[in-house]
Amino acid sequence: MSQLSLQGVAFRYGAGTVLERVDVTVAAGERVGILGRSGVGKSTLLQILAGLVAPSSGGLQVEGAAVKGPVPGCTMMFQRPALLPWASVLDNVLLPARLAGRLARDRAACEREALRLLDDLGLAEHAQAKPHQLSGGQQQRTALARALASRPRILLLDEPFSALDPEMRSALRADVLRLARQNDLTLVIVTHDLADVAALASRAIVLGGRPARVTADFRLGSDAEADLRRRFGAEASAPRRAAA
Ligand SMILES: Nc1ncnc2c1ncn2[C@@H]1O[C@H](COP(=O)(O)OP(=O)(O)OP(=O)(O)O)[C@@H](O)[C@H]1O
Repeated sequence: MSQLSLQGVAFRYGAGTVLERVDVTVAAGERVGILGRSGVGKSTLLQILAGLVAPSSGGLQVEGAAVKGPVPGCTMMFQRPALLPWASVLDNVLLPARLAGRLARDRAACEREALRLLDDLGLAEHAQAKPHQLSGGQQQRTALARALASRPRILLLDEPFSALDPEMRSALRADVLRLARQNDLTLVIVTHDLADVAALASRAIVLGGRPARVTADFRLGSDAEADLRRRFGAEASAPRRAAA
């Protein structure tokens, strides 16, 4: 059974139709990349998959049941880390436990879990630092630790590496892949970078047209990056052109 499923989804911002007749299914534990030109509707689709935005028509099902509102067990990570600037790195990572009421019940266990996550992401020595004292990559790692601290089953990523330099980008990609595998997460990433999809996903979905629909949906093999570059050309952002 599909873990996430959109059937016949359309989405309009006012008079403009962004998505039309979009069908997407994602199985539990699957890792999917969503590609398409800038402005095609990738972020909108991701927010519909998260249940944060309601489709104008069509529906979202989670494990076969219709869901309206935020998908339980689903967390998102964005291009900017959106950390609380006044809180320490540790307190930022404790935020999901605080919101879920777990921190008030067992602070010591929550801190152990948060510190383990920070340690796993090479941030243990920065636990008491404020976000502005960290590099961009460390801030994004903190956002990843915070996302995982909510104990998700589904992790949705919206251009999570695009503000990072190439070295940090590939290091963080490796961390996301390792932690997604370790925690058996379902992962959906929206990106312009074919290398992100090649590194993280076993399947690619391409949005194209106006209003956008799914124009391609295919499995990625062992040489995923070469496959994607064959389909979309040499430039990393080629889907902007190929799926227009
Ligand atoms: N709040 C809004 N009101 C009106 N139109 C919007 C709004 N948000 C997004 N749009 C429009 O909806 C379309 C899809 O936006 P979306 O952010 O989903 O695209 P995207 O594929 O993620 O783009 P990018 O790759 O540039 O981030 C765009 O044409 C955008 O201009």
